[in-house]
Amino acid sequence: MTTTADTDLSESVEETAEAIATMETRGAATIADAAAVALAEQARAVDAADPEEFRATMRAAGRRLYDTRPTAVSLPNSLRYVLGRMEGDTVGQLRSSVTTAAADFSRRLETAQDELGRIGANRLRDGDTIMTHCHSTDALSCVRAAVEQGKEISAIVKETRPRRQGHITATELRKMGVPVVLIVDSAARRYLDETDHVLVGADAIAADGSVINKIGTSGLAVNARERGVPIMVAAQTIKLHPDTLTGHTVEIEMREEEEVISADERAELGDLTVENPAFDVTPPRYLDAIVTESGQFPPESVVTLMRELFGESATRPWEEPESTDGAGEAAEPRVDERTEPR
Ligand SMILES: O=C(COP(=O)(O)O)[C@H](O)[C@H](O)COP(=O)(O)O
Repeated sequence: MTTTADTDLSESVEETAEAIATMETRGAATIADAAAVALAEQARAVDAADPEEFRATMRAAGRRLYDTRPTAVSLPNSLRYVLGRMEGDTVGQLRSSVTTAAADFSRRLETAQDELGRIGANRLRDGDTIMTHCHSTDALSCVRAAVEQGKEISAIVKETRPRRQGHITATELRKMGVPVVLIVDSAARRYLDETDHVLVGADAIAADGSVINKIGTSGLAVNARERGVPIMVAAQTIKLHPDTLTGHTVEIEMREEEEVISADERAELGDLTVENPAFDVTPPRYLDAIVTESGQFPPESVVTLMRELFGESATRPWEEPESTDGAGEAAEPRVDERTEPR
């Protein structure tokens, strides 16, 4: 394993960061796992003269990964888990603490997904038609478990513009033997009449129970509530956003206009602005349940679980030790008002 000359960061960290930024690696759980693996490879690759240099390089690797995509909190939670367990008096001890923590994180991720799948499957009945949005491995875990329980499930899969992650979902569901009807996003309300359960994942869950997920989730949830169709969010606890306990907002990623429109189409349309927000915020009142590996929760009570897991403040071990922020400031949890659906 080599390290890049300029930054001392391993190729693995650079490649993982690039893959996350370009969405070659995407989806909150997959991003979190990739970050943990990259940190372990960085720990193995770093040729540090002393423990302080090792720690500084690992912090830099954490920062590089952290800066890739702002919304999925599983990424900082993964960095927090691995770098928060970095300990020892020698480079060897530090290295081994990081690689052990990273392996532990990946294992927990897999177990958590299986556990939440079994819990989520209990909400689905034999013969149910689900509607999905985007591609969520947590949501698919619920369908997989339901199918394994012998339930017949069929799916209406939203295409999910602009990146069409619905195609990945459709492919995965077909592998499970689930019949799929693929629809464009704007057809969702029409097909809610044929839907028994809406099932989505999450990139982040705020302390007030708001769910941040792929753009279009909030509109789907509002329509589902109006039609009386229950909506479940499948999300491991690494999707809980501890900063929202102390009043911080969740940043919504704005992506390039090229994902929405080709350069030729853009030129034809002339002088206008194209905006491409990647995520939106669904307020808790439109959601029926958040299903985690620790059980299912009404959205408003997820704050209890968040406090249990993270305390009142979250550390930022990828920053210099003296620059941790916000510790102990109790404030009303909220999400960025700019991100509320209108
Ligand atoms: O919104 C997305 C992915 O957005 P993008 O394609 O922009 O990354 C998914 O619903 C969540 O990340 C949950 O996925 P998972 O359950 O796999 O963590």
